[in-house]
Amino acid sequence: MLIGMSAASAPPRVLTIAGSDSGGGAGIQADLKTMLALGVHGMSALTAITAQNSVGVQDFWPLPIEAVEQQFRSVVDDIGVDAVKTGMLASAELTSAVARLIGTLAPEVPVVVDPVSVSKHGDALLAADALDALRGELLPRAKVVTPNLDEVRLITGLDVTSEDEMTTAARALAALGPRWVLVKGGHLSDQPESVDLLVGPDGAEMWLRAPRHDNRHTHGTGCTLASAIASRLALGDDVPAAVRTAKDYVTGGIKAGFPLGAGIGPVDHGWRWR
Ligand SMILES: Nc1ncnc2c1ncn2[C@@H]1O[C@H](COP(=O)(O)OP(=O)(O)OP(=O)(O)O)[C@@H](O)[C@H]1O
Ligand SMILES: Cc1ncc(COP(=O)(O)O)c(N)n1
Repeated sequence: MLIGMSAASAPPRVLTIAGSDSGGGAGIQADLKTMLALGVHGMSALTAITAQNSVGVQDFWPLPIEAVEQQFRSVVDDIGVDAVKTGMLASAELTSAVARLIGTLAPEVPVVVDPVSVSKHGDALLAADALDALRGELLPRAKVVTPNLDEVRLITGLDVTSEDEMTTAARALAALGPRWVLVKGGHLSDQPESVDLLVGPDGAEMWLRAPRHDNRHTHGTGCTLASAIASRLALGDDVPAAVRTAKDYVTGGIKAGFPLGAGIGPVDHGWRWR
């Protein structure tokens, strides 16, 4: 027997339900790297496999509903979860199945929904007929939803081209049922800062500003931000604190982003260690 040694206490457990990016910059790979960097135990339920690199998504294959359900049950029933993040859900059927699975969790488990629809290269990652399930089944179960401006347009029909319009869009999204809405302004590229807007259940606004890095190595920014929010919620932050810390983490990762392949390189998930 070893005297004076005790088992280390387990870190909070965070589950990502998302697609695989073979290039390692976005999707499940970005989520698990972020979770490691933020000090939680990352787990995954894979929804789809993409063949993807720095120049685009060459193809993808959604997994059977049963495979997603079984991964979820295997993790939740034995290990347990302190927070969940969803990413690429690929189809209407998978979106509905994931909403049903999330409905089986204790209501206090926070769920961060990144409504991934289109890749940075413009490749569709969500079927057009999945938007109804996203709006009607998944968003009402979200503690935080984190759309970029393309996703805002797909979900609400609103075209956002200015900060004022981000407020209108956040309120339209809040009406669909998520407790908190984080509209990401990363695509407003004519601004000197990268600006996001968080709107809470009472309608209060919190603007998050960070230096915009003139850097095309931004593959996986959204996945990284949403996973960092879920990690910080699992560690006990409230939503505004979790979002602020996550924004700082992704901003550092973009600043340190590096070229890989011929196209858009990844953010650096390990920037704090280098
Ligand atoms: N060039 C940049 N410099 C600094 N911050 C940025 C830059 N581009 C995006 N961001 C920030 O990164 C986060 C993710 O935003 P973005 O709009 O890129 O998400 P996204 O398009 O969903 O990402 P993804 O590439 O995963 O699809 C936001 O906080 C946004 O403000
Ligand atoms: C599996 C998967 N999930 C999410 C994204 C979005 O990331 P990006 O917009 O940077 O391509 C992606 N490309 N692939």
